[in-house]
Amino acid sequence: MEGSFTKVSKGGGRQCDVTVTKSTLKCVLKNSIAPNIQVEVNLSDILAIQTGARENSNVSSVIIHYAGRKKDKLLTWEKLVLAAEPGLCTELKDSFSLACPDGDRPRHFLVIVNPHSGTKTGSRIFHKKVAPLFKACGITFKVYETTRPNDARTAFQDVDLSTVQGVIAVGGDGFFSEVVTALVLKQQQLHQVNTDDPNCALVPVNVPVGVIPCGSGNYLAMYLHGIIDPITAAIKIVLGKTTATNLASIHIGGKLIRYAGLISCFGLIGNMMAMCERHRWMGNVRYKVFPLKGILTRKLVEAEVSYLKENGEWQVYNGPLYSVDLNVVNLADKNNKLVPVFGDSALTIHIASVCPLGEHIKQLSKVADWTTGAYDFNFLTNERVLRYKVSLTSLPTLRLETGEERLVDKLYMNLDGEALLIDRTSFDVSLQAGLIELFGDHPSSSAH
Ligand SMILES: Nc1ncnc2c1ncn2[C@@H]1O[C@H](COP(=O)(O)OP(=O)(O)OP(=O)(O)O)[C@@H](O)[C@H]1O
Repeated sequence: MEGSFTKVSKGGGRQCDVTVTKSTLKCVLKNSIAPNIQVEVNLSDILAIQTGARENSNVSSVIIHYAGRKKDKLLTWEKLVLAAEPGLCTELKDSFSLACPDGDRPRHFLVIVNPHSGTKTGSRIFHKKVAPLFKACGITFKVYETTRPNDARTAFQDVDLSTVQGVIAVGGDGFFSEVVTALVLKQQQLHQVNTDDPNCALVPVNVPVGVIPCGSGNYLAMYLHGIIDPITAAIKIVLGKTTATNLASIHIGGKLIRYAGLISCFGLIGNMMAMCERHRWMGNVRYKVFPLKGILTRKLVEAEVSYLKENGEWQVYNGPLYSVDLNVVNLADKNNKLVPVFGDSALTIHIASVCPLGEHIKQLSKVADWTTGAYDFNFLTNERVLRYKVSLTSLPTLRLETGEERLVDKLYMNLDGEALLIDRTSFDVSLQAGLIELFGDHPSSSAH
C-alpha cells in the first residue's frame, strides 16, 4: 500500500509518503532544504491502530501506536498520527490488519497489584503508565490491589479463568511467586487435584502471566526482558508473545508451601534473606550489609540431600553443607557469562560443602555478577535433577504438645526473594515443567 498523508504532530502537519510492505511501515517526510526524514516501523512492533473521523471534514486520521526500540533493550510507547481523506485512511488500516492480524493478542486481563512492593510505587506506576497503554490498545482489565501478604488468591475468587487472557502481577519477584501460586492453585481446585501430594500431576494453566516490575528484587523481569522497566514489560505483554517457564513445587510436612518461579535457596542465601527482611527499615542498603554479614557468619549444616536425576536414578549427598541452591530459571554458562534459560528440561542444584571463606566469597561474587565459571568450584556439587529432598534429621529438635517435631535452630530458604523459615526436619522440591507461560519473548524458549 502507498499513499500521501499528513504527519500530524504538536508543531503542525507535514506532508509524507507512506509505504506499507509485508513487514514494515515507512513514512518519508519530505524536506526541501535538508535530507528527507524517514520513520520506519516493523509491523510486528505495532501495538494498536486507531482511526478517527473529523466532523464536517473530508479528512480522517490514523493513530499508529508502536514499540520504539532504544538501546539496552528498552522499549518505549510511540505514536505516529497520519491524516488523509477517509478512503486512504481505511486502506492504510486494512493493510495492517492483513499484514499483522492481532486476533491472537490478549484482550482481557486480571491485574493484581502489590501496593507495598519496593518503594510502594506499584499502584501509581500501573494506573499512570501502564493502564493508559493497555486502554489505547483496546485491552480491558480488572484490577485487584492486595491488602496484606498472601492476599493475591482473593483476586481469583470470583474470576472465571476462561474469560481471562492474561494475569498481570505488579510488584517484585516474591509477589510474582505469590500470584503464580494462587493461579496454579485455582486451576488445580477446578480440576480437583490434591496439590499437597508432591507426586500429583498438575493441570497446566493456559493463561499467561505478565510481570510489571515494581519491587526491590526484579530478577524475573531482568531475565526475561534484559532490562527492569515497567513500560518495556507492559509493551511485551501487549505484543502477546510468550515464553514457557518452569516452576518448582516446595512441600514441607505434607503440605504444598509455594510454587517458586525463580529460586529456592536453602541455608546461607536463605539466612541472608531472613536478615534482610528483619531490617526492612534500612531500605535497599540492607541488601549490601547483610549478604556480607551472612557470609562472614556462615554455618555448616549436617544434611542429607537425595536427588532424582534425569535418567531416573536417585543419588544421595551426605554431609555438612552451607547451602542447597536451586535456580528455577537455570543460569547456563555461555559466551563468557551466565545466561538465563527458561523451561529447561531439569532443575540444576548447587550444593556448597566445606570450603575456605575466600573461595566461597569469590564464588558467590561470581554468581552475583553473572560471571563465567561461577559454578566451577570443587566445593560445589552441581546436579541436574527432577526432584530433591533435604533431610535435617541429625539436627536438634523439640517436640510440640501435638507430638510434632520442630528444629531448634533457625534455618531459612530464600524462596523467590522471600525468607521462609524451615522448622521441619525435611523438605521436598519437584520440577513442574510446562505449567505456565510468561509474557515476553526470551530467546531460550521455543514457545511463543
Ligand atoms: N498489601 C500488602 N501489604 C503488605 N505486604 C504485601 C501486600 N501485598 C503483598 N505483600 C507481600 O509483599 C511481599 C514482597 O512483595 P514484592 O516481591 O512485590 O516486593 P519486593 O519489594 O521485591 O520485596 P521486598 O519488599 O520483600 O523487598 C510479598 O511476600 C507479598 O506477600
